[in-house]
Amino acid sequence: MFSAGGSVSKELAPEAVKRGAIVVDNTSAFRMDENTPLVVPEVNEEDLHSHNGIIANPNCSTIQMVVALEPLRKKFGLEKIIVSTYQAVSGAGAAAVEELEQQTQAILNGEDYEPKILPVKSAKKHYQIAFNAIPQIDTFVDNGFTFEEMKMINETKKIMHMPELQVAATCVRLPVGTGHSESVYIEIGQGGVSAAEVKELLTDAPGIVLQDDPDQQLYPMPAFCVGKNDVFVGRIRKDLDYDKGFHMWVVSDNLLKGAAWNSVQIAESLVKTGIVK
Ligand SMILES: NC(=O)C1=CN([C@@H]2O[C@H](COP(=O)(O)OP(=O)(O)OC[C@H]3O[C@@H](n4cnc5c(N)ncnc54)[C@H](OP(=O)(O)O)[C@@H]3O)[C@@H](O)[C@H]2O)C=CC1
Ligand SMILES: N[C@@H](CC(=O)OP(=O)(O)O)C(=O)O
Repeated sequence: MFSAGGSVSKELAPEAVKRGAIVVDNTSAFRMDENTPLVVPEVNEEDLHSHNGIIANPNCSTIQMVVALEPLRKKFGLEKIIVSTYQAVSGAGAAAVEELEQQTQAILNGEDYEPKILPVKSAKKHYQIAFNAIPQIDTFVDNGFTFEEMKMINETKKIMHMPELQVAATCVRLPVGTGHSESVYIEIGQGGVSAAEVKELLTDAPGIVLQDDPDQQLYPMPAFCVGKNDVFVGRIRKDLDYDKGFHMWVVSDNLLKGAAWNSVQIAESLVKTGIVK
């Protein structure tokens, strides 16, 4: 299992395969390689059978979204996704967590603290994350989207085997330690479906915990998802204008289901399916 950054994986994962290992890679190095399966076991476990030594673990924001949407895709079809993320600093590594903590203390003490890590360590400019929201995760690409946004777009299509799926993403970093949140708008392939039907479908879906009761103010929040493996879904509403449109709020521990736990699940699936004996 590799999780030390893309450049380390690019150099060393093929070498491990050459020496007989099967690699589960948590980085973005091989995700869009056409010979490398990109797997979320609740969605496309069967893709493991086509592996060539490396199995890629998807982007954290992508994983929790596809887990939440797969039951809907299966039952009603899926035509469009528009997602806005509210991502925790731990997605940017231990140094970013430290930056948030030290910066918050410094600001509360009325002291100066020079930002050095976020939004991206290698970037020309760095911004305060404490008491702020930064609409940049990873670097920008030529079309105005960031890499994080393009990962959500491209990886979702690959995992769901839907190159035609319309996906747009806006990824934002918040001063939250761990737990990514997402506001997801979808258009399903079928009209006449109620929010109650969507909730019922998600109640027993694999990997999902439904937390949706406005009367009880029950909805997912990152502070309460930390340390849990599931994807938490709530605030499910039917769009007021478009019959096939639905809104939902999806939260998960980005270090567990978004990274480590999904990698472990892939390894367990390799054994369960008999690919590794
Ligand atoms: N699926 C996903 O969405 C996610 C993927 N990731 C991937 O995981 C990588 C690591 O993320 P994260 O743990 O948050 O980052 P951190 O910066 O917090 O930690 C990086 C770790 O990698 C270790 N490391 C670096 N180079 C090597 C090497 N050559 N051999 C062995 N260990 C090495 C470091 O060890 P030391 O401290 O000793 O230098 C450190 O423990 C990311 O770069 C990303 O590619 C991360 C988060 C989510
Ligand atoms: N980019 C994610 C974490 C990450 O490392 O993603 P990826 O594995 O796609 O580079 C975040 O900052 O929250």
